[in-house]
Amino acid sequence: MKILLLGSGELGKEFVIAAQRIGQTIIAVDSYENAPAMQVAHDFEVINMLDGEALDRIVAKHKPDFIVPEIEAIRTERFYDYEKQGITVVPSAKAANFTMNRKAIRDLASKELGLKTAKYQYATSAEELQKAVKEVGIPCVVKPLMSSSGKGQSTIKTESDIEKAWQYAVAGSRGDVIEVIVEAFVDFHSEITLLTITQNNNPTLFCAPIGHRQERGDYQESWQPALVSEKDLYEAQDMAEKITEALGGAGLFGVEFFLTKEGVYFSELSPRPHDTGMVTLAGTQNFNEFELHLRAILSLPIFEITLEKAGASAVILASEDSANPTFTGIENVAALAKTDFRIFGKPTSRPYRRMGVVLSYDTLSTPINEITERAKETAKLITVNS
Ligand SMILES: Nc1ncnc2c1ncn2[C@@H]1O[C@H](COP(=O)(O)OP(=O)(O)OP(=O)(O)O)[C@@H](O)[C@H]1O
Ligand SMILES: NCC(=O)N[C@@H]1O[C@H](COP(=O)([O-])[O-])[C@@H](O)[C@H]1O
Ligand SMILES: [Mg+2]
Repeated sequence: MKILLLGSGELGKEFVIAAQRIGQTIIAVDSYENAPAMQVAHDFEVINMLDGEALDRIVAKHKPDFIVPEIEAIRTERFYDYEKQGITVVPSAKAANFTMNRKAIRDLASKELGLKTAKYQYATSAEELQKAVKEVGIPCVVKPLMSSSGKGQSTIKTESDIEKAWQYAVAGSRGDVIEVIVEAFVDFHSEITLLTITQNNNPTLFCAPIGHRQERGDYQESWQPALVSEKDLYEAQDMAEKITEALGGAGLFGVEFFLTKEGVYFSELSPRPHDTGMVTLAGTQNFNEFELHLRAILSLPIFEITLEKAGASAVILASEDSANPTFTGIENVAALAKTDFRIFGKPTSRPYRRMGVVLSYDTLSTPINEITERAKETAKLITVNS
């Protein structure tokens, strides 16, 4: 099969490797050359994926069987047409289109499906944001409708933060929409990603929950399995099943939840492998999240997902801008037992850019916080030099 991968970061790279292993053909696309997934694909294209005409051009040129989005900021409105042309958009044109913009997915979850979410409002100017904040209450979180990995996201703690939050959101917005969502701050005790796999002719499957810790809206460590009460897990699975069914198609989704004393809140979802799901690269499961996405897409039945080990991932971040980043300390990480790592091969660095990940694992009876602490300490052994 021919797969057009839209977005070629670290998640795409692992997906391509999984696809190469079972003989698929991949064209990797991104806005810059030598992106991680391009380094392992058959062919590549460099375009602005928000440009519908540029997308049309490469779809017509390559005539793929599948279009697999890897990021959110794509002119996803075009996907409905590609579906009509007989191309399978993964997991579906609707799923990619609804999750490109926080408004569509939040209204679907909250208004249409009745899932429990933080109280929220939208705003298209600093003045509207003032009103929205009054409505939602302080503290609250402001995010551009189009952004990911926490870009443009900030927390309002006092009224004087509102103007700053607006400016920051506008500057961090990825797409061409200048609008924000304001959400009441959810005082959660933990947050999880529930990897949910929908299949064409088989039932929906769930991976063991993944716990994670975020800073600046971006993940720092993730671990699997997360300790979640049976009641919370059931609630999360029920919500994940409802929303993935409403979005349609086959593939792996990363469904994010906040766990609180008052129960489980739906936060958002990615209709594709999730960054926190990189923990599955530690061999925690019989199939990692990229292999699961691929199998679901190709309608290869997934009989069961088994939890084999406990594991954790911790990010390796750059601290400076560089056109030629290099790494030191890798040999110290390599020397450790029950440890692995990935360096993504991003051609340039900037402050806080995720450049790699350290993976730790152990038996299922090992306390998960010990493994997570080990991953976190181990990641500090690697430095990104500019
Ligand atoms: N309403 C909220 N209350 C408390 N914390 C929040 C809220 N919204 C977001 N956060 C925190 O910020 C993190 C990032 O938020 P969110 O997942 O919405 O951003 P994102 O930019 O889509 O990130 P990604 O693309 O990496 O998933 C959350 O995982 C959570 O830790
Ligand atoms: N939370 C979403 C996420 O983690 N996405 C991953 O990060 C890449 C972009 O990285 P970059 O900003 O370093 O180019 C994306 O291509 C994807 O692999
Ligand atoms: Mg998120």
